[in-house]
Amino acid sequence: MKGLILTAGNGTRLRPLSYTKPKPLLPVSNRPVISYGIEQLAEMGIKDIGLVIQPHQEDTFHEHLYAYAVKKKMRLHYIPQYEQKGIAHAVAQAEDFLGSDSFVLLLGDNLIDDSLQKLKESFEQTSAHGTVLVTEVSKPQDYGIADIKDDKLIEVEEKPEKPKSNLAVIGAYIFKSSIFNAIHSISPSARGEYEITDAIQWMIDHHYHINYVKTAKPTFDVGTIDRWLKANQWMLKRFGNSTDADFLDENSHNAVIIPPVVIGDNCTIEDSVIGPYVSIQSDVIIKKSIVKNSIILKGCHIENMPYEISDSILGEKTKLSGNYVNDNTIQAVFGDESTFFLSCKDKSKDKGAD
Ligand SMILES: Cc1cn([C@H]2C[C@H](O)[C@@H](COP(=O)(O)OP(=O)(O)O[C@H]3O[C@H](CO)[C@@H](O)[C@H](O)[C@H]3O)O2)c(=O)[nH]c1=O
Repeated sequence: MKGLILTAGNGTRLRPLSYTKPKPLLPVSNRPVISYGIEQLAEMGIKDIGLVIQPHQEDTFHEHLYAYAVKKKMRLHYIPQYEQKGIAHAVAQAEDFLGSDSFVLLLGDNLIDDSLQKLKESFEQTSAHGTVLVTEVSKPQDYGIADIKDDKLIEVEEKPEKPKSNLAVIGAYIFKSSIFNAIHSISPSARGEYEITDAIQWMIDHHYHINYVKTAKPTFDVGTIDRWLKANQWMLKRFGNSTDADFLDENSHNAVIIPPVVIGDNCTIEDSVIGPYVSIQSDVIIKKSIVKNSIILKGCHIENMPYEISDSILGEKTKLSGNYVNDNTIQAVFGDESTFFLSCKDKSKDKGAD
C-alpha cells in the first residue's frame, strides 16, 4: 500500500499567509500540518508517499520535510499538478506512481486526530474498492456529505445546499486502483472541478463496494484562519498543562507563560504574558506585550503593544510595535491583504456618573 497526500490547492482563504508558503506547511503547534498526516501513514507501515504539489513548490516542501521523512524512514515522491482542476484530477496525476497498488489518500489541509488503522482494517476485511472516513459536522454544506441507509453508503454529494445528513466524508480515504476507472469517467462539477465525491458516486453506481468508517474524534480542515486557530488550540491541549518553554533565550525574563504554549528555538520573551493557546516559532522576540490564542510565525518581533493580541496569526518576520502617547493611535506595517481587528474599550463608560 502507498500513500498520497494532496497539497496543490491555492489556499485562497488563507491569504496572505498562503502566498509565501503552501497551506500544508503552515504550522499547527509548531509542526507543519502535513507532518501529522505523514506520521499517520508511517504508523500504517507505509514507506512510499506521493505528494501532489504545485510545480514550483518542490524545493519548499523538500526543505521542510526531507529530514522528517528520513527520520521516519519514508520516501517522498513529488508529483506536479499543473492546473488545480479538483481533487480527483490531482489523484489522476499520481496514476503512474500508484500503479496497481491500493493507496491511502489524505487531503493535506485536513488534520484527523484518529488513527487510520481502523480505516485500513475495514478496507482489508471487507475487500472494498474504497473506504471513506465520515464524521458528524455542524455545517454540512461545506463538505462532501454521505447518505447512509441500513449501514450502507448509498450516496455522496459535494457541498449540497440541502444536505441529506450531517455526516461529512472527510480527508482520509483508501482506494483500490479501480478508482481510476471512475476518475477517467466523470465530468467536471458545476464549480468546474473533478470531484472525488463524484468519483466515489460513480463507483457506487457501478456496483463497486465502497464502505465507511465513522470517527467521533476531532477533525479539522485548516483551510480558514478560524479553523486553523481551533486546530492549534486542540493540538496544544494535547500537551496538557506542560509548557514547552525550554528554548527561551537566556535574555528572557519576567515572562508569564500560561499553558498550553509551545515556544520554538532562540526566542526572547520579556515583561510579557503569553498564553493560553499560543504557538511561537523560532527566533521570535516579544517584549512588553500580552499574547493569547495566537500563532506567531518565525522571526516576528512584537514590542510594547498597547493592545492585547488575541485570536491572531502573524506571518513570518512581522513587526508589531506601539506606544502609549495617544490611546487611539496604532502604527504598524501589514503585508498585502492582512486582516487586522482592533478592539477598543470605550473609556468614557469607566468614568462613572460625574
Ligand atoms: C482543488 C484541489 C485541491 N487540492 C488539495 C488542496 C487541499 O489540501 C485538498 C482539499 O482541497 P479543497 O479545495 O480545500 O477541498 P474542499 O473544498 O475543502 O473539499 C474537500 O475536502 C472536504 C473535507 O475537508 C471533503 O468533505 C470534500 O468532499 C472535498 O471535496 O486538496 C489539490 O491538490 N489539487 C486541486 O486541484
